[in-house]
Amino acid sequence: MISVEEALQRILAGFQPLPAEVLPIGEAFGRVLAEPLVARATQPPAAVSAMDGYAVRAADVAAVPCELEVVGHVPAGSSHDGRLQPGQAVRIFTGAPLPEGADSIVIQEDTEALDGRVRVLESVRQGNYVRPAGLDFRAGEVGLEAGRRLTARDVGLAAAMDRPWLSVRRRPRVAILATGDEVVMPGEPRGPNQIVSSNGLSLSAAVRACGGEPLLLAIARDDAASLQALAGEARGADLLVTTGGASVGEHDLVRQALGERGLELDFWQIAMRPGKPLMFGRIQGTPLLGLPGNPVSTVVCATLFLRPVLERLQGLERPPHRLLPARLGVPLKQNDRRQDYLRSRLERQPDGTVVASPFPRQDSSMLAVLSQAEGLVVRAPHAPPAAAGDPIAYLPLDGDLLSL
Ligand SMILES: Nc1nc2c(c(=O)[nH]1)N[C@H]1C(S)=C(S)[C@@H](COP(=O)(O)OP(=O)(O)OC[C@H]3O[C@@H](n4cnc5c(N)ncnc54)[C@H](O)[C@@H]3O)O[C@H]1N2
Ligand code: MOO
Repeated sequence: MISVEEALQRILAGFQPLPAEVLPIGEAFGRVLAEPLVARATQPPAAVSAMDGYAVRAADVAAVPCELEVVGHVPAGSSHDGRLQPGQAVRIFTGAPLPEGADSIVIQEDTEALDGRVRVLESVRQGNYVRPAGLDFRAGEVGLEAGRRLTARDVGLAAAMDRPWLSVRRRPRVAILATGDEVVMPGEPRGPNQIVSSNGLSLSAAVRACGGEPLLLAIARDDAASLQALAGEARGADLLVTTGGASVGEHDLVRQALGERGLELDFWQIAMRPGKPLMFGRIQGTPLLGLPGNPVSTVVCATLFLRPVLERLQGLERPPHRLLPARLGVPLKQNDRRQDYLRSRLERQPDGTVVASPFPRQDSSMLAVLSQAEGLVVRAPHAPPAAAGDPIAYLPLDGDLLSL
């Protein structure tokens, strides 16, 4: 059995960022930029007012109250012709360009409108409520770097930069193949010894959450012909993910059946719990990630291995496993030779410390516990017994795109 770290390295070595495609900005949310995005506009394009009020020369309102002649009216989208002279003001609104000669804004709450004149009640510092040209960004500047997944905020910035088309990475296409005579799709009639298949659907959701496009194939029966036929439908995908049939039982067919169709195995089995029978290889040119059938094992392996693959395919460069520090909420026994990923509750103390408490039962069939878990406490192989309060590292499960 190889370590989690080695498995991840060997898996990631098989992937490069996908080619870019050009999308209208309205469709680019959640995509990863393939090129740095340069602004084609300066924002604001000229000095503008940040408030509704009067454009003035600060020197004219140094002593208040005072009266100024109102010589113009400028809503956003228009401008004032001519230069402001001493003793003059221009009625102005938020976003309108500052008239030539003016240097400050008096907000309307600090004035009284008179007929053709305005009484100013408060003096202002030069530049008061003026947004200088280029305050936000200037044409030619890089506003967003390549390799960034576009948030809603980024989409707004790209739009303001006047970039209607964006070059982004193609979405990774991931074929998903669940296996087993005992599983049927939700809603289908169930025989007496059958259960509902959850893995295909949790994996599809995980692929989507990571920015990929899932192709959920039909469930393969536990026979070689069924597996081989359905695996053939993954042609053209960037990755085939199987779930189930990965272990040592004679009904655990994936290696054997796909071996007959040219599966070249890179590795099988890692020192990890849950997820021991994980496999990685390539079948007829398509990378294959074989996940164990236990529902929790499948999801934990998706977090640890599928997600970094999808990130690499999209050109996202970030550390694959972001571990955070915490204190244990309960004691733990000595670990065996597999690295543990314990489904845990997290609690933040008033001093900011996070206390992570692994659930008492960690069976890899328990989806309800997985769903309640907020983090996975990571325990190294052969970790010694640990007491409540001991420092520990955990992998957060929420607060990110892939909220498992
Ligand atoms: N003698 C041994 N037995 C097992 C070992 C071992 O090392 N020696 N490993 C165990 C571990 S660890 C795991 S994990 C499982 C993985 O086995 P498989 O990948 O072969 O998965 P299956 O046997 O097909 O199924 C396991 C379990 O999961 C349920 N399952 C399968 N597919 C789905 C699905 N789509 N949705 C929901 N549930 C699913 C299935 O009914 C089984 O209960 O092997 C251990 N055994
Ligand atoms: O590795 Mo298995 O995933 O412990 O249940």
